[in-house]
Amino acid sequence: MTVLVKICGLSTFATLDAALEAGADMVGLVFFAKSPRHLSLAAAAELAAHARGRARVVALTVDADDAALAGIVDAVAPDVLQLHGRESPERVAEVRARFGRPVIKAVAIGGRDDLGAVAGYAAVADMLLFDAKPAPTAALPGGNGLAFDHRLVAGLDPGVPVMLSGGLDPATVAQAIDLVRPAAVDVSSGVERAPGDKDPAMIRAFIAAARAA
Ligand SMILES: O=C(O)c1ccccc1NCC(=O)[C@H](O)[C@H](O)COP(=O)(O)O
Repeated sequence: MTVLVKICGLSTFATLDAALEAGADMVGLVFFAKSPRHLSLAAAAELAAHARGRARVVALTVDADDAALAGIVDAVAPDVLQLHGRESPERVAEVRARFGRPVIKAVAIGGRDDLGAVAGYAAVADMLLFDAKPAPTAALPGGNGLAFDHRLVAGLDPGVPVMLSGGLDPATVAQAIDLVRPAAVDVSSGVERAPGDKDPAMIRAFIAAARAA
């Protein structure tokens, strides 16, 4: 089984090139003003143009309204939209239909109770991203380098492909893949020297470890 790899929160050509040259399947661009990985539309458009055709370009938003999404779609032309906020299943379906792109919906997992939301999102999204549930006081709903108990989702088949994320890094990704058997893995903090500062060597190591799993 080949596991797809997404490197999220890229913001420079050097780190984007590291991801592309190492064979990343998806590259994530963050549109969330509070994030250290937030990009302007102009910067994101240049990075997306550089990646186009080499990896799928994923635009990550948090509870974005139609105007914000339209601005991103027009300027950046992402292949995929990742919804990482509290979007309801109805909103996910609406975004998918309105913008005509596949949607990855992030589902925050902190305990068994959170699995109750999975079926509703699986009915409307193209892929589910299982991420750690942040603390209620956290500034960011994702990209916190926080892991969750992967046993909660091991063997779970929601009927759409699963992307595993949350605190993964080059040292832990293989074991997580062995346990959960996801279609894809996603990383941000685990390939950074500091929030928003990606390390090309860590990106290469993460992709190699995921490929070897
Ligand atoms: O990266 C951000 O700054 C961010 C901001 C707002 C919502 C989501 C965000 N990131 C999500 C991701 O990078 C990943 O999809 C996932 O949460 C894994 O992140 P990490 O635990 O840092 O590897």
